[in-house]
Amino acid sequence: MEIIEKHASFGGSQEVYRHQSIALNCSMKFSIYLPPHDKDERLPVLYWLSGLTCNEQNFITKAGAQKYAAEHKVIIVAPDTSPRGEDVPDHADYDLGQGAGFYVNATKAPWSQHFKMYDYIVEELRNLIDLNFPTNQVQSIMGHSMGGHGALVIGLKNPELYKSISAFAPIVAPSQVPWGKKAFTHYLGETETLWKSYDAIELIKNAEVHLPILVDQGTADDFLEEQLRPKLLSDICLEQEYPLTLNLREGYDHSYYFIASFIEKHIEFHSKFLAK
Ligand SMILES: N[C@@H](CCC(=O)N[C@@H](CSC=O)C(=O)NCC(=O)O)C(=O)O
Repeated sequence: MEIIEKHASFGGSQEVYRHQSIALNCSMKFSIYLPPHDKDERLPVLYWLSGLTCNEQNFITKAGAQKYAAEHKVIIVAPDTSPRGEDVPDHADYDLGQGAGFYVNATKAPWSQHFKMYDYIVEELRNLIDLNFPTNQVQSIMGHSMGGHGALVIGLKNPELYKSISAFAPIVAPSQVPWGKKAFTHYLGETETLWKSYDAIELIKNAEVHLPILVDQGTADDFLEEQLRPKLLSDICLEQEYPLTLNLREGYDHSYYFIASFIEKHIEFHSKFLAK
């Protein structure tokens, strides 16, 4: 692992690292914000999963999260959204291939050689962070859009690993919307059970353990009706008595201006559960 950026920020340090990933079979970058802390102090970790076309930079340069992470003494890790490189398959469309890993383990060629973002986030990156940084091995997860889908699915599938889940404008039902159907067809083929295993709506239907979920959704989001469909999430949570707070934010769109407006609330939300 090598450090490629380090910036003082709100008394802590915003850093970016490069490492060789075994799960993804390529070189990867991730960003990590380390809040100010005492020498022997161990801190909880909040994972941020970004959306389509993003890499490890979007969140750290646009969300304005460092101030709140410093105040709440939480480490924030933001990985890239897919494997990358000349040897990694790609596609001309922005919603498939590099920059569009969808946080699944691909089973179909040519994607299956590298596109194992689920294993990368849940196992490899988490272990790498715990080994190399001052964590207390307590973590929560959040994300945006495709990354909101990733945070929901990863949290719901691993309630023993994460304390809480939150998302901005998540794709809540990838099996039912164009972005998800396209990605799942390419990465997973036509196997219905595999699709269901990466679909938050399906996972909530069968959830035995309930984690607190917070979702913020802008009402002026261009992707709202076709790709995101938050009502599917609120309906299933109501039916299953699953704890969800869904805030509809009047006039906000899909951008990082929206995320920056409410990131403080999300960090505050997770901090309560990370401290327990
Ligand atoms: N057609 C657009 C789509 C890309 C886009 O809007 N990406 C969002 C996430 S969408 C769902 O996962 C994003 O976070 N963009 C990066 C940013 O910094 O705003 C396009 O190609 O522009």
